[in-house]
Amino acid sequence: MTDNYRLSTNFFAIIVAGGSGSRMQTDVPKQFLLLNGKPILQHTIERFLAVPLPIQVILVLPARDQFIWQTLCDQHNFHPAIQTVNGGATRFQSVRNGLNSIQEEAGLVAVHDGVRPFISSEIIQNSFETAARTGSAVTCVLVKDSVRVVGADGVSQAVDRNRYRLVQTPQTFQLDLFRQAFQSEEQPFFTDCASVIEFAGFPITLIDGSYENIKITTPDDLR
Ligand SMILES: Nc1ccn([C@@H]2O[C@H](COP(=O)(O)OP(=O)(O)OP(=O)(O)O)[C@@H](O)[C@H]2O)c(=O)n1
Ligand SMILES: C[C@](O)(CO)[C@H](O)COP(=O)(O)O
Repeated sequence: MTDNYRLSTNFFAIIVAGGSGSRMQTDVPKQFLLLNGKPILQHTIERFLAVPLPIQVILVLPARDQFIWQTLCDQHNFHPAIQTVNGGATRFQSVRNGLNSIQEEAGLVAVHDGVRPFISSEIIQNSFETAARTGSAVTCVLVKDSVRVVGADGVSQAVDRNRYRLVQTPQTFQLDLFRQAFQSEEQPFFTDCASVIEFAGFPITLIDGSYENIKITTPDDLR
């Protein structure tokens, strides 16, 4: 496709870091843990700021964590020109808070987990380019292990793993359809933005992610 969309649209990235990290079981929220001497969240933000597109970054953090984040930024001399908004009780609500801070009518919005610090510039650019073309771009990888489904009776059965994908972020969308989808009432099965978009009746385009693009969820992931 041509590069015209690069000149004619607004680019936003909502980086969600509003969770409590209960599965990580650390006193400090996992997004603030140090990785190679820098907070995980700083690595993630730097990846987006390094992309050669004029991306406006919106960081979503719980109100209680704003002070600790500012302190960490001072310690690491990291003062990016980004907007920070308060998180919500769930990921859906955190994304919606980030979305509500966008004033522009049109554009492309990427949503990325603050705890996926190994995202590449190539995937971020591909997600914007694909969403410009099709409306959505949801990053995913093929399943490498064998997969079984377990029934209510505890009996398991092999399934065809080629029919499944493991979903990552970024998940990138045209702003108008993203706004429409986030007017839906929150549902318990909204585990990501793609499920919100799908619930609203919009199609999902999958793009290739990477096995490096892990979500730091449990202590094993840090190692
Ligand atoms: N209310 C919430 C919950 C989650 N997130 C963000 O969504 C991403 C993916 O969520 P997850 O890994 O589950 O993070 P936590 O909710 O912090 O972890 P846990 O589920 O173990 O408590 C994280 O970057 C997290 O900060 C968020 O912004 N607001
Ligand atoms: C958005 C996500 O990272 C895509 O894989 C995932 O759904 C987040 O799930 P979590 O239970 O909030 O970690």
